[in-house]
Amino acid sequence: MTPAAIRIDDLLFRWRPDAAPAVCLRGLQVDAGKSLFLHGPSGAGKSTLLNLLGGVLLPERGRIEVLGQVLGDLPAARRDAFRADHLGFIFQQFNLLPWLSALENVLLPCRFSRRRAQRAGDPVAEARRLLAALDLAAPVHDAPAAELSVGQQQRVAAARALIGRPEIVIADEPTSALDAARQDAFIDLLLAEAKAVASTVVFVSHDQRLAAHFDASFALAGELPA
Ligand SMILES: Nc1ncnc2c1ncn2[C@@H]1O[C@H](COP(=O)(O)OP(=O)(O)OP(=O)(O)O)[C@@H](O)[C@H]1O
Repeated sequence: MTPAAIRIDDLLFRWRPDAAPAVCLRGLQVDAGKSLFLHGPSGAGKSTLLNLLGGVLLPERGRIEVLGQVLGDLPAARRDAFRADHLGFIFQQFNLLPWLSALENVLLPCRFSRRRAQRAGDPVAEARRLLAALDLAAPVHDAPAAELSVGQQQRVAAARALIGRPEIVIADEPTSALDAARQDAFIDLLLAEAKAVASTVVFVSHDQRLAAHFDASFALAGELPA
């Protein structure tokens, strides 16, 4: 049986005790090495769920197990270390450090996680390999992130998420700034690289057209009554 990379049971999260649940779901499982497309309208709780998966937020009720670890069982500092070691994130706005080069941005996870650095082997060579695999030519590697196009920034963000072979890659609507053809090409590159290192991918978007690229999809319904 394939082990689950992510297992969620009976999850409830509210931003405030008197607010409607931002996330409420009975169960969700993502098997190791598979890709999940998570969709739902604006405000449905997609980003909130990703923060719960990363252990940035803790649920009011229920259980989130990532790679066999129940996140709520870890103290905050160990949750941060677990996230740095095992999860690669691509953020909506990419969150690159503009004064660093593309290459230096890709290397950042190796500074925060010894495990990611070790798994990268030669981190600089691996960062350059990932950038090239994501269709970024060598001159771009050394350019400051501030000087990159949106499409180039997105590929740098993807390489940064993938370096050191994290078991799980989480992408929060990273394609919305691109046209349809470029969105498709980006997703194919991301999934190919993730598959090559057997990473599980959770990809969030409101654009259901993208679902066809993924092994499975899951809909978040939107705000529920308190
Ligand atoms: N920091 C916060 N404090 C309080 N409420 C929040 C916070 N972040 C999100 N929310 C609320 O939680 C709900 C879910 O928001 P979330 O950002 O998870 O949705 P989303 O599906 O990612 O939306 P989008 O597609 O627009 O990014 C919304 O009602 C939102 O207003």
